[in-house]
Amino acid sequence: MSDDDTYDVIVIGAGPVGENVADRTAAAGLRTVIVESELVGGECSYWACIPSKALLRPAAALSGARSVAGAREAVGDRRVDAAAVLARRDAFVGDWQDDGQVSWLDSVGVELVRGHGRLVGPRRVEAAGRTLTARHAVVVCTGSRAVVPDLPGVASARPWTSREATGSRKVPGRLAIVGGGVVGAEMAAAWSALGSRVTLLIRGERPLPRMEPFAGDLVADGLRASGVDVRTGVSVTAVDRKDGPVEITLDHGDPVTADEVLFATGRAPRTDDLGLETVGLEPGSWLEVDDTLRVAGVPDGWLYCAGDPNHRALLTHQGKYQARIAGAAIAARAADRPVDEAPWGPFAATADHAAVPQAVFTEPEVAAVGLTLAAAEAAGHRCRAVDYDLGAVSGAALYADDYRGRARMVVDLDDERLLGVTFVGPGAGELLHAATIAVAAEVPLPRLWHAVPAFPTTNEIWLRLLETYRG
Ligand SMILES: Cc1cc2nc3c(=O)[nH]c(=O)nc-3n(C[C@H](O)[C@H](O)[C@H](O)COP(=O)(O)OP(=O)(O)OC[C@H]3O[C@@H](n4cnc5c(N)ncnc54)[C@H](O)[C@@H]3O)c2cc1C
Ligand SMILES: NC(=O)c1ccc[n+]([C@@H]2O[C@H](COP(=O)([O-])OP(=O)(O)OC[C@H]3O[C@@H](n4cnc5c(N)ncnc54)[C@H](O)[C@@H]3O)[C@@H](O)[C@H]2O)c1
Repeated sequence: MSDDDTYDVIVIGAGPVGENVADRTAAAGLRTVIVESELVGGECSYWACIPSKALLRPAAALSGARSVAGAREAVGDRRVDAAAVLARRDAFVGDWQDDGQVSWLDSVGVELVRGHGRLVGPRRVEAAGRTLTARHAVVVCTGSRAVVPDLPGVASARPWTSREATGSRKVPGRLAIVGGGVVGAEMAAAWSALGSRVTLLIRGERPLPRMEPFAGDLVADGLRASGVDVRTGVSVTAVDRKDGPVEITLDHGDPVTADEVLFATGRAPRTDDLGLETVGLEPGSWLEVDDTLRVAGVPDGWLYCAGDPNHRALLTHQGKYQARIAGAAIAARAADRPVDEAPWGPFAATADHAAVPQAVFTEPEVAAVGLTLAAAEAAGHRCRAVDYDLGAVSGAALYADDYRGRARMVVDLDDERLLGVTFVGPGAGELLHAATIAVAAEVPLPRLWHAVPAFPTTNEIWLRLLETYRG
C-alpha cells in the first residue's frame, strides 16, 4: 500500500449525492477521492431528473400558452416539435459526456478514480486495480437501479427502464408503461406529448399511490385528457416479443400491443456488487443509517451511506441534504470535534423524517411535503385536513383560464402546526418551498397568519387554507 492510496475519505459513486459529500469533506481539508464506474453526475444528470424534466418542460410550456386566451390563439393546436425537444434533452445531458462535472471535481480538489469500487474489508476499497484505504470514512453513494419484475417473456421483450425512457432518440408509435409511480406518471406525460400513443397500466386504484388520493385522481384525469389510456386495477402477467411489437397480457381485460414497454416498477439499491459481505453486511440490501448517515452495525463507525441506497427518500435534493449532513459529521469526527446528534442540528438529517418535499412534473403538477392525511393518522397524530379549490384563488384564475387544482394542509391539532401540505395544479411545484419552510420550521398556525401572500399570486392559497381552518 502506497501513501498515495491512503485518503481521509473515500466516496463510492459520483452522482449528485457523492459529489456533494466529497465537496464538503474536501472543503474541510480532508484528502478525498471519489470512485465512479460510469459518468460523473450519476443517474440524476444523465438518465433521471435532468433528461426527464427536459422532456417534460416543452409540453408544459405549450399547455401554459394554450391555457390563456390570447396566447391560445397564437399556438393553436400545434404539438411540441419532437426533434427539437429531444435535441434540448441531449443538450441538458451534455450528450452523455461528463467533462464538465469532471472539471468541477477537479476545481474543488476531489480526486477521481474511474472504475467499479468494491469494499475489501474495513476502510478499504478496491477500484481500478488499486486498493484505497480511508483514514476516517468510506461513504456509499451508489444510487439505485430500476427493478423489472421477473415475468414470463420479459427478458426477450427488451423492455425499457427509466434509462431508455429518458434517453431514447426515437418516439415509439405505441408505448405501454407498467407502474403508476412517479416515473410511470411523468413518462406517460412526456411521451404522450411527444406523440406516442401511451397506455399506462396501474395495478392500484390510481397513479401516485404515496400522495394524497386527490393528487393521483387529478393526474389520471390530466393524462386521460392528453390522450393517455390509463388503466387501473390491472396486473401484467406476461410479455412477449418476437420480431415486431410487444404483446402484453393482463390478468383481466384486453391485452395491449405496443412498440415499446417501459417497466417503471420501482428501484433496487446498487449495493449488490459492493463487497458488503466483507464488512458483515448483506449484499444487495438497503443500508440502514442513523441521522448522521452512519451505517448501522459497522464497528468503529467508519462506513456512511447517503442518497438512494439508504432508502430514506429516493430524491436528489434529499440525498444532497444528507450529503451535507454526512460531510459535516465526517469532518467534525475527523477533527475530534463533538458531534451533537440532536434533531435539527447540523449533524442530524431530521428533515428526512418530517419534511421531504417532492414535485411531480405531470399536468397538472403535484407538489407535496411532509405527511399525507392517511400517513399522519397512521402515525397517531390527532389531525385535520383542510382542503381548498386552488382554482378559486385569484392568482390561479389569472395564471390559467379554467385553472383546475386543489390544495390540502394537514394540521396537527395538538400543537397547531403543519404536518404536511399538497398542492395540485399548473405550476404547483413553484408553490412548494413555502410549505417546506412551514413544515420544517414547525411554524405555529397563529404565526403563519401573519405571513401575507402577495396578491394576486397563486400563493394566496395560504390565506384561503388558513381562513378555512379558522372557520
Ligand atoms: C426517471 C427518473 C426521474 C427522476 N426525477 C427526479 C426528480 O425530478 N427530482 C428528484 O429529486 N429525484 C428524481 N429522481 C430520483 C433521483 O434520480 C435519485 O434520487 C438520485 O439520482 C439519487 O442520487 P445518488 O447520487 O444517490 O445516485 P445516482 O444518481 O444513481 O448516482 C450514483 C452513482 O454511483 C455510481 N456507482 C454505483 N455503484 C458504483 C460502484 N460500485 N463503484 C463506482 N461507482 C458506482 C453510478 O454509476 C452513479 O454514477 C428520478 C429518478 C428517475 C429514475
Ligand atoms: N419528480 C420526482 O421527484 C421524481 C421523478 C421520478 C422518480 N422519482 C423518484 O424515483 C423513485 C423511483 O420511482 P418509480 O416510479 O420507479 O418507483 P415507485 O416505487 O415510486 O413506483 C413504482 C410503482 O410501480 C408499481 N409496481 C411495482 N411492481 C409492479 C408490477 N409488477 N406491476 C405493476 N406495478 C408495479 C408500484 O406499486 C409503484 O406504484 C421514486 O422514489 C421517486 O420518488 C422522483
